[in-house]
Amino acid sequence: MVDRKRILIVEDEFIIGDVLANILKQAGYSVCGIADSVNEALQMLEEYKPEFVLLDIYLKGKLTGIDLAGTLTDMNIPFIYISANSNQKVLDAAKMTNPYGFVIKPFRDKDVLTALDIAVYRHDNLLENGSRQTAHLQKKAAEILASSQTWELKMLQFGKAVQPYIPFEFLSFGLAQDNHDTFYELGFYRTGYDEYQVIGVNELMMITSLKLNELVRLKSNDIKGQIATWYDGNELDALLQSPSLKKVYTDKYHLRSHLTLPVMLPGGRVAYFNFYSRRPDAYQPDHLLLCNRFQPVVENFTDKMLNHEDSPLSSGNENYTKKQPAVISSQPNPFSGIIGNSYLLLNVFDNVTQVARADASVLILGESGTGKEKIAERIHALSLRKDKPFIKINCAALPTSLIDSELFGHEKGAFTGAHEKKIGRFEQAHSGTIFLDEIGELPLESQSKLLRVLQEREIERIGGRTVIKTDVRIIAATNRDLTKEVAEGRFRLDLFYRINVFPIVMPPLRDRKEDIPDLANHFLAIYARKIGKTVRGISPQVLENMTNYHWPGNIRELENLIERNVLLTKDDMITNMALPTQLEPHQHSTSATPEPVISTMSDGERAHIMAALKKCNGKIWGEGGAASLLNLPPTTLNSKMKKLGIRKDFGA
Ligand SMILES: Nc1ncnc2c1ncn2[C@@H]1O[C@H](COP(=O)(O)OP(=O)(O)OP(=O)(O)O)[C@@H](O)[C@H]1O
Repeated sequence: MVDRKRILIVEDEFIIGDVLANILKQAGYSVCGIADSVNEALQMLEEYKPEFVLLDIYLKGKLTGIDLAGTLTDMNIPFIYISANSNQKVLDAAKMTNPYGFVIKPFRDKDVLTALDIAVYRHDNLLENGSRQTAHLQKKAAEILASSQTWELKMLQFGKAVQPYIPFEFLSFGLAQDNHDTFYELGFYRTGYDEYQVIGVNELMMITSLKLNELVRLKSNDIKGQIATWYDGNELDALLQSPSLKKVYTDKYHLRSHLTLPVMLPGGRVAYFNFYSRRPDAYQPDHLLLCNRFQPVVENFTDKMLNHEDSPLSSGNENYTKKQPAVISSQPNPFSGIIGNSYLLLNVFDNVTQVARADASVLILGESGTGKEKIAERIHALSLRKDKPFIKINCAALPTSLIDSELFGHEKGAFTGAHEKKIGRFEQAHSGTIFLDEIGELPLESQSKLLRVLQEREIERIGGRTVIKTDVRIIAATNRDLTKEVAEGRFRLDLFYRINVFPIVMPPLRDRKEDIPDLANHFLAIYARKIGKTVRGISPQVLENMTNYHWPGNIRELENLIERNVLLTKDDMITNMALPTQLEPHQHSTSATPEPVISTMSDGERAHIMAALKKCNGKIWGEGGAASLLNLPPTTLNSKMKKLGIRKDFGA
């Protein structure tokens, strides 16, 4: 049963406010007030400290619910909009404020209570909410300060402790450049999951071919803000019109967004933690909120570090020189075997690290073959449940009639053919993790049952009379756009909210092309060993073609292609590789003489399957389905489609 909250209603129509209050009270919530304007709401927030707010958009007075939303976010009070407004612009503006839900007027009691139930659940389960995050960082900072590492390693450890909350590919720490005697700046450039290049002054001079006095001059051009600020791609471009040290970093490391966190120190000195990312939209208002929360911890840490015995910043004029080796990495890497160090993949690793031990439900989104299952396994392996079962079920590979019995089990004689009692996957996964792959394919009826398991944490075997308690962590994955599925009535909204507690998006391979050569060589080594051939490598031209290809089937497609080519090659080097035809492999190729494209066996197979799917309107199972047309068992067709990167809606 959910903890009943103290709720403030902000609504200018008296009758609606009253109706809402009654609905809430009858459901056991406590209503601490009904405000009809933003000003009155602000007073009531102060007075009653509500735990939740139901918020209308248009209110008495000039200010709207959208204006109030920012204050609620600052106060860490979750809110749901209740509005009749259908103006798209207004709805978009409301959406930008990150509400916990949206109920459209006129509403039924059930709508309000379900939205609230989901919102309360989400808020309570929100990972590492404010105080936990700060407490966590504080604990880390104390551990780092008490450790016997060098000064710069401590700075790096602190940056790494902040990384899950404020991501970066480059972090620089330094004192504001207010005179020309000293230059204190230390950079950390992320090169792998837990690998950083330390950039001290000497490295900086080497990398930039600039002299110290030039760096000093550039740094004095950097904006010296007094409060934490973030810049997205466009803002950063505008900020860096003229030469500065920040511009040197962004040009050198291809950084596209930036967040600066100034730290006020005793004696009026100002230090900066400058975070940079390659994503143009890496920083959001939430990060500023975090900066505010973290401020005392960061100030305390920085102050202690400045007075640290080997601090280069406390000892007068000495410019900072790095003492550590150039690359710092702490082994072992929990993501070994997952190849790639593009910033998009590193971002996924950060998310996994953050969520793994939190026990929250995780939804992994991404196209087919992007590594969703691999990531699910890693979340389990890094969780406190790691020694308990990890049970995987592919919701798409089961005929509808068998899904419930597979998930929840059945008693002997429960239905024709149920000769034996069957323990379902949920029961098997007890105290461990269940991975519901392709959850978007789950029929609506099974979705309701799944929802019940998530809410009540208990299951019933088909034909069974007893309720069985389960303690299972859910990781779900889908290549569908679930919000679209919800909009089109194929996926339950309440289930979507339950599983969408912590979404992780797997980037498609075409968005992380820099990982392609490493992946190709990784699979080459695996298949050469498996097949027993000596294949030394892949020619640069082939690698370039691969990098320019679109990879609709993502890593699975790349893996299959390498396997086939290892099998086919007669040389010890792969110098020629036919890429599938239909997707303009040389679209962006810089190659002067494009390689002739040879259609492969799987091209024919793919075309054949796609034609069958088209004929059957995408239906795979049962009468009139593509499987029977092709004379294949549906499960075989399904796995062939996966292998060839064909989606259920038969696009590729
Ligand atoms: N980063 C990676 N490094 C090495 N191998 C990978 C990586 N990502 C995925 N793979 C391999 O690619 C194949 C496809 O990955 P996986 O099955 O995890 O994808 P998926 O997104 O779950 O696909 P689907 O949606 O079709 O189920 C697997 O063989 C997996 O081991």
